[in-house]
Amino acid sequence: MFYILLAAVILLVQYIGWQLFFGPLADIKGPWLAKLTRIPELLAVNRGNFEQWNIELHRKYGPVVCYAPGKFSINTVTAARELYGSRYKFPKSTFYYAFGNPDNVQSDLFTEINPKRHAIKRRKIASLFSTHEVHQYEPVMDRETLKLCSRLEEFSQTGKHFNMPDWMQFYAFDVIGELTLGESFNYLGYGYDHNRILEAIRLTFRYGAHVGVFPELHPIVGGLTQALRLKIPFDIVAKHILHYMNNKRKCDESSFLAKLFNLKEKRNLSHMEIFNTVGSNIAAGSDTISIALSTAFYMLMKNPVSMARLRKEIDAAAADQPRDEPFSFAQARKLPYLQACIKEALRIHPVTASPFVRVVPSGGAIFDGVYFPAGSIIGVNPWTVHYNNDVYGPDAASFQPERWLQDPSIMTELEKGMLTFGLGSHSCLGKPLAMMQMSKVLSHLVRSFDFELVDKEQPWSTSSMWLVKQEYHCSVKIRETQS
Ligand code: HEM
Repeated sequence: MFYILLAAVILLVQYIGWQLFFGPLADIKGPWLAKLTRIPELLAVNRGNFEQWNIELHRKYGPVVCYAPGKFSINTVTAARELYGSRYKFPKSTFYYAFGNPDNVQSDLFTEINPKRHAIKRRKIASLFSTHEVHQYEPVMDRETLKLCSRLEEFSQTGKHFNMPDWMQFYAFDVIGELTLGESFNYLGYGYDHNRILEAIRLTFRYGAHVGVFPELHPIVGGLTQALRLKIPFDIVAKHILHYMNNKRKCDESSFLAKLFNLKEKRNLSHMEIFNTVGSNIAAGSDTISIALSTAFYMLMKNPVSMARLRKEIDAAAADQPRDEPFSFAQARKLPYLQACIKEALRIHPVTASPFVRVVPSGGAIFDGVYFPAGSIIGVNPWTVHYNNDVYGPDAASFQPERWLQDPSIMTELEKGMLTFGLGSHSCLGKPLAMMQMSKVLSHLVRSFDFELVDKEQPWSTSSMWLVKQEYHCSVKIRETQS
């Protein structure tokens, strides 16, 4: 027993010495406990403020920091472009496993970490997400926008306060439900999570964010769950999707699901791939948009000068537009200040909380002058780049849509730092859809309503579990003076 204990102590001392003093990466700065264990990372995830912790680490330790043994965060644009820009050179780390099935062969695009399999999967479905394709969903967005407006009109009449992010979530889920499955979830009608899908997705992200710190545990935890036949949160969503897949004849021809079935033979899409694409649309394409919209509204309420300038632009463009007709995307994308507000909202609150982690392949790699051996896990977190004063200037932490209206050469540099939709071979497929939806609904609501924060002094509260969700209450009034 004594010898076992002694051997354990020697191994421990060796490990500590290697990690803190003698190992090839011991010089990289970071909290000493983070160099030895994943506990600080887990605590930051569990507190729900990983992104703030990550920003703080860079303020304290510089552009390259160690935030867990073998894991490094870099906050520079050059590192981001190198890490994500070179096609599949740096594959995704096993962190992503934790968001999917423990059997990674059945993974979806987001959780697929094998570069070859990912490229094949992405090629099969990418065309469905092109700007041209998603234009067809404008009528769905308009219909749901008008439903949202009628709920806001009720709030205006009753004076009831409401949590804006909740209603943005109801709206975004109804849109994604209708365009993916051909039928809205009708959260706007119910006004609460009537089928518990929102809760199921929240718990799935919560599980992924925590277990993603220890991805090696996912097969065990996931396997145990399956062996014990325990219900996993995503089961609820899966049941819902399967219901639609099994009744495919009834599904609307213009829906994603119908289009996927039409591509089944041509692109050799399996039943599982169709299921996964529908599932990831619902999980990835709703909370994300609602968070981005909630940011835009909050920032505009906090910055009345920006709100007034946006209003002026929208009112001028809407002079001949019927009051109940949202702008087409073709109209909305031509409004420079609207686009600048959207971009700035996406910059100041980049939706996802963690670095997009990738693995250094054999031969190692150099980032910002530091050599990382094979197997190191490197990530760039959009929050740390977007709040980096060297990239976005001394006002990086403030909402300034005007920064996106500068000289084109300055804008090109600013664009390079924008990581909200990721970068490279794993970047967001839903970006065209998200930009269209945000442009249309934001312009219509700003045109139609006056929003006011209930507590102007108190900042919003945020909490992250991979996605950084917000909470704030506001009141709304129908605008009398709109065009
Ligand atoms: C404001 C809205 C959105 C934001 C900020 C966002 C953000 C992201 C980010 C950061 C990634 C890459 C993650 C990584 O590399 O780790 C991603 C991937 C993805 N997103 Fe989005 N997303 C948004 C909306 C959407 C929508 C509307 C859809 C679909 C309807 C969607 C579908 C996907 C898919 C399928 C992937 C995986 C792509 C791949 O790995 O090839 N997203 N998203």
